[in-house]
Amino acid sequence: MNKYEKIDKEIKGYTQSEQPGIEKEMDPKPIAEDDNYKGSDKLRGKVALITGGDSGIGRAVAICYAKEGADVAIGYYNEHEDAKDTVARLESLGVKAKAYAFDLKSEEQCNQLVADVTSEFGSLNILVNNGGVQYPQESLLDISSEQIKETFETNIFGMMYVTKAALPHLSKGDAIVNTSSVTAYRGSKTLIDYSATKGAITSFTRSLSQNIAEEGIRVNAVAPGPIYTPLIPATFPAEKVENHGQETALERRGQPSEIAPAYVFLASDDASYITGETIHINGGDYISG
Ligand SMILES: NC(=O)C1=CN([C@@H]2O[C@H](COP(=O)(O)OP(=O)(O)OC[C@H]3O[C@@H](n4cnc5c(N)ncnc54)[C@H](O)[C@@H]3O)[C@@H](O)[C@H]2O)C=CC1
Ligand SMILES: CC(=O)C(C)=O
Repeated sequence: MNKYEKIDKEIKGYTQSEQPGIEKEMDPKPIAEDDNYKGSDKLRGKVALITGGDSGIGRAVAICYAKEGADVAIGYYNEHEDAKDTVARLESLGVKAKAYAFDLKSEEQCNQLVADVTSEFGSLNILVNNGGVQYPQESLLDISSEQIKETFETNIFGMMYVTKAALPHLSKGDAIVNTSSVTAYRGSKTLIDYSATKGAITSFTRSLSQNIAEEGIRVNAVAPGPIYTPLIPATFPAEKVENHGQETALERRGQPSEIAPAYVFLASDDASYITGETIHINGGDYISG
């Protein structure tokens, strides 16, 4: 049994009371880092901004980027302890790192985030749009207009605000990576508004990639399947937390460390001829055509 199969069996049903969830309070903790992942300076000299970078998928991406030599700024909502832990790990890898609390729903705060990062780090080369929320509901009739607004404002409006603010700082060779979801492709019975925002993210990725291709800036997405992150116990009932991912072909959930290398690939020159594309990482839950 490998470490991913082992932790999958160890996860029992539990929940957290608030979203965003807290990684520090998860038991067991997600695998944020693969000790076998050795960087090779693929991102040396670059500055990356990762929204939702304090925990889950964003934390794993931040660690891989630091191992590849990038300086890393992370944006997050209010999980200050998780952000502190992530920054400490990034600094221990010898790169510059800083965390910024902000609200994706506020255009002003998204603008301020980018202004603060570029002023502190001096430049920006990689933008990872990864922050997001989900509020599962049994029926469309249970989805309030407030929820629709919250989900769309956080997941897609905020992504567009941050990207708009970042674009003037990006130039030839730079890259944007957006976090979509398998739910955009196969649908989700209980995540109707959420999966609609993830579909919008896919279309945003494709359209923006065409719009800024001439400037030499690539835009791609990663569409994760069921991954063990704070989002899961913070939003799903205990039984779903325990069984998350069992329906995939690999019959287990994924860990953040299994997702992060795709973000390295898409941000690096290894992907210099790839734009507008989505990498699907979902244990075989959905196979793209
Ligand atoms: N965990 C999973 O199974 C999957 C996750 N995803 C996506 O991955 C991305 C990262 O989520 P995870 O790592 O799973 O969970 P997470 O809870 O670690 O990350 C969510 C992040 O969003 C940030 N965030 C939430 N509301 C915000 C707001 N108003 N302003 C600023 N930041 C805000 C939080 O600070 C947090 O860092 C999300 O976009 C999620 O939709 C996609 C498919 C599957
Ligand atoms: C697949 C997906 O988006 C979740 C959160 O499970």
